[in-house]
Amino acid sequence: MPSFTPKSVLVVDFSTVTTNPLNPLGLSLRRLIWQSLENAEQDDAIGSIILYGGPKNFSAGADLTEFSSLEKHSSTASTGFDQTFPLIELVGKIENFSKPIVAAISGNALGGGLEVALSCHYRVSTLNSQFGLPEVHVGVIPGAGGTQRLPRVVGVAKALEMILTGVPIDAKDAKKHRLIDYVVLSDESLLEVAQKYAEWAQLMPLADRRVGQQQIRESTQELQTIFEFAAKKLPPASMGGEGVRSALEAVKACSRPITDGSTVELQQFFKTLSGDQGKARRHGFFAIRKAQKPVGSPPKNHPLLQKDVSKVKVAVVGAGLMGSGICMVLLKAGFQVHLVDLYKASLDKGVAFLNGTIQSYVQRGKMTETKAQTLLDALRPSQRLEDLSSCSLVVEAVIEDMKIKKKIFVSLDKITPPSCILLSNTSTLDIDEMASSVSHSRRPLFAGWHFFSPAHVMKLVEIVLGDATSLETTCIMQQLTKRIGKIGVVVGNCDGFVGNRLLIPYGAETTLLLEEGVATVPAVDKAFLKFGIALGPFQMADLAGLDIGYNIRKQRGWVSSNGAPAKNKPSRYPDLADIIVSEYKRLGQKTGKGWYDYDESVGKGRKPLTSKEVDQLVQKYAKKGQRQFSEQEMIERVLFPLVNEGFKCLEEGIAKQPSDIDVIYLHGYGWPVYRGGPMWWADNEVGLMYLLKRLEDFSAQFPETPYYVPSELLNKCVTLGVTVEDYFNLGLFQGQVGIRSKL
Ligand SMILES: NC(=O)c1ccc[n+]([C@@H]2O[C@H](COP(=O)([O-])OP(=O)(O)OC[C@H]3O[C@@H](n4cnc5c(N)ncnc54)[C@H](O)[C@@H]3O)[C@@H](O)[C@H]2O)c1
Repeated sequence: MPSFTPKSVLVVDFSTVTTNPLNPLGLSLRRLIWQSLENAEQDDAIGSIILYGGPKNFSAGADLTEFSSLEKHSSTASTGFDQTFPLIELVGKIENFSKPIVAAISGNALGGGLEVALSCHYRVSTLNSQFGLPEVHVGVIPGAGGTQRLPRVVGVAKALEMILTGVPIDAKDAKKHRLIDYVVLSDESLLEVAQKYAEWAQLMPLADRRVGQQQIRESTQELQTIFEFAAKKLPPASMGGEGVRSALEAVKACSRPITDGSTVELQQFFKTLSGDQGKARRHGFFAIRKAQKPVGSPPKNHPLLQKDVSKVKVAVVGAGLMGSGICMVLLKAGFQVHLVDLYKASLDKGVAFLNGTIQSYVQRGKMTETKAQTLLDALRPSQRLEDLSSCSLVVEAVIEDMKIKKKIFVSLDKITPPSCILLSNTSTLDIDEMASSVSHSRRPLFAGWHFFSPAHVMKLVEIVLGDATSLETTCIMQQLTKRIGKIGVVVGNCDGFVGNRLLIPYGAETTLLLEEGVATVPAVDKAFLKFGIALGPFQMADLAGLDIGYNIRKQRGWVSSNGAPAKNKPSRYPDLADIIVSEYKRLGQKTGKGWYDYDESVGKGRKPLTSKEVDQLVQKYAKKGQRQFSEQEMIERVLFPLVNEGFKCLEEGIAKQPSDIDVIYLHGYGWPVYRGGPMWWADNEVGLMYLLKRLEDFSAQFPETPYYVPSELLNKCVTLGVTVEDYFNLGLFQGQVGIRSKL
């Protein structure tokens, strides 16, 4: 057999042109690949090429910051667009290149990154790599052949699953579906394996390896079944389905020649790029980055921010619903966690929850046995605050009672080291009043850390700054919140902070709809579900527990308590919400009855069933002059004051910027992502002029209801004819108030 001496292999290393470890496919990276290919074409000594993104990522996709300039070119969709070295042309150049190209993938190959890999002739990867087309999450669809090449490689059904859910697959799955030719073994080097492939490929025919020139495997009949099935599962276009429906249309074109299919894909890409839902989704994506932007640099080598925190002690006081969830999060982040509860039964319940949750991670393959044991070893249950003497951080999560909380902080002030950060998970109570229970020198280390239920699942955390909270503590908490995998939004101190403060009119008005309108509980929920809110307001209240809101109203002095009159009760007030708790003991799903009935035999006791008793109560407490409300009126009466309260939070410096409020509602309250958050919705769907007019109408109708009085900021935006987002972006907001004066 004649011996073969391979020509040299050119390695194109993405990390040479980008400092971003995600290797976004911005201009510099596209140019690098493009020009490397041009040079390799000319150089006869080069026989094949490896595209390599470094050890951390191949490429996590397009550079989203370029999208706004792409939007301007949406009209050129049919002819391509004016972008330098456009990705769609780059992938064609790679696929049709005269010499073999191997993608050497370590880490993420997502979006445009996977589209580049799919156009290569061979793909090898490490075991820890992820492959996906997550574009629907940022309001677009793949636009560089992903919807055409992926079905040809993994089959149409699998490709649809990946494209419509946007969920990536791991290397094992990718190998199983032939997306990857080879997964390197633990003792192999990715680049050495890629080198062998690249040399061997010099001998092999290239035509067979050009994915775009291959046929899809499914018959016409099979395709029809797959597409019909997929279409049935998608949400309607009006309920957030625009992006996935466009993606489906693009995939449907995959049985056509690649150039035709890619044209359909590009048209659908631009449709989603310029569509309202796509813009709202991208706003939500960038809003998280804006919210998480560090307000400064945390001190170097702070124990909480060390790489290895396995020796760092932290604590949670209160092992109830929230405390045990927060404990889970801190254990997963690698800390040693003391879990303290005054009552043995509550402590045992919290520990049982942690055991059960950790075991379920193991059973679902999300955690190894060894890791699970490490977590359990790091858990220190206790009934004594004295055990917290060497903690770097303590989160208080006991019942919502100021007196009890203050008492705990008085003790913690004495027990914990002077550098220990003290936090409260209170939902509504005054952080400054709580901070007043610790010595002056400790107050800069005091803040709120408001998780959402269930704390180990929900992504959002409000970082609540008191008057004395220092910038250093804020920086530490921002970084720590990110490290534990949560989205931290810095907010100011007031009743309910941002999230629960905006919920005050929401809770009151939904119940008042029952008393003032001819509406049933399911009818009100239906209006909000149609709007796109994840759970109807009454379903959500039942899930959280009606006693929680009731106790908060008691703390506010809205409900008479222990014989004391309800001194602060607003004159227009939904009594029914208190009555069903105090008189009818309907506490929500946990007691089998709340605004709905629940029956163990139906949906494991979680399915809301219309309640005759509640229907009768609604009739009994109906106010005079009841009338029918349209669904639109329901939405306006409830959500317009919620947005108005958002404006007031901005005005008072409780929220730093409008997009922070959107992040809070998107990730803490089930606001529909395709409506971008309440402030985005007001700016872009409702229109501020209409919002102002309707608030004025409601305010005239209900002069005793302060949350309908339009905020000054809203008035200013309408007078200037700008959105509230622009008002802040243009620097028109000058008030150095609240947290804005500190950050
Ligand atoms: N439940 C929610 O949805 C939610 C969401 C966000 C924040 N929060 C806030 O979190 C806190 C806890 O709420 P929860 O729902 O977990 O309540 P919970 O009743 O489930 O748990 C409270 C725990 O505190 C313990 N406790 C009471 N007094 C104590 C003391 N002196 N020392 C130590 N432990 C004591 C109780 O035994 C109980 O285990 C409250 O401030 C609440 O407002 C609740």
